[in-house]
Amino acid sequence: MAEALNISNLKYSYGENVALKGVNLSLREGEILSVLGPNGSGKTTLLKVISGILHDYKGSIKLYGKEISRYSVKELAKLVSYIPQEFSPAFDLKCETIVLFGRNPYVKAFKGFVKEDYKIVSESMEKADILDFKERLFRTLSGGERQRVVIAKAIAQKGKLMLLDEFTSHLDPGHSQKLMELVKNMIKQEEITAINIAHDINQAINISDRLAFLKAGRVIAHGRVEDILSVSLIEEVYEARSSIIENPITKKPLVVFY
Ligand SMILES: Nc1ncnc2c1ncn2[C@@H]1O[C@H](COP(=O)(O)OP(=O)(O)OP(=O)(O)O)[C@@H](O)[C@H]1O
Repeated sequence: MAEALNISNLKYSYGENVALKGVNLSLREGEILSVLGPNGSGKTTLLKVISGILHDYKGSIKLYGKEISRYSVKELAKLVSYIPQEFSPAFDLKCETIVLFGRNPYVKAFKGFVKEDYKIVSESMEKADILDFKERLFRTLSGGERQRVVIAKAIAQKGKLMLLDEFTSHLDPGHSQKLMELVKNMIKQEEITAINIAHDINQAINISDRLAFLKAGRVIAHGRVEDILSVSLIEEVYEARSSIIENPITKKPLVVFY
């Protein structure tokens, strides 16, 4: 698989506050990378810089071989979809309208949405299992249902890189796991590359090809789950004691904090 993303010596500051201090990361097409790290380590900043929400970074972010600052806003919007913890539109909108937002980068001047856009919206809502919500007002849905609408919007956008920012953090364990499974299957089926910000290390282990640990704006470990995970790394990242055992069901590593 070709390289989707290559980040080299990435630095980003909010005024005096240096949030990213020289981040290096790479990701192949079709892979899921989970980024973990303590509060304030720079995870959300990293996603916002990659998605083009934050500009004026230093260093290099190559997406499919081209520096992201050289993509137009529209080109980047077609390639990258960003899924936040919580999406709260300013107006009272129907779910279908929100999913239709995913088609914005494809609208041609003076033409508006065309039949094809509505067809893609229906297909995307079907994939996210929310066709029944088409006419419902977004604000009337539960947290988990809302996140499904946001996922459908990302599917409709047909981006190649999906950025997930703790997108299940407001959900109970059952809904969180179901949504994670849905997204993981969708990523693999549609050959999307994904970066997932996570606090739940065991959930990250279950869905990811690779992990990256950020601390104070630097990547302190990055690689395949089985190659990098260790008790000493967990202690360095979280300053917490843990034991790593084999998950009896999945046979993957299971981190137990104590
Ligand atoms: N808009 C902002 N203005 C100034 N400083 C900011 C801003 N947003 C974030 N920061 C700072 O940048 C650093 C990294 O924040 P960021 O939100 O990227 O961390 P995070 O790892 O995503 O944290 P969390 O796990 O708590 O969500 C923190 O020190 C934070 O205070």
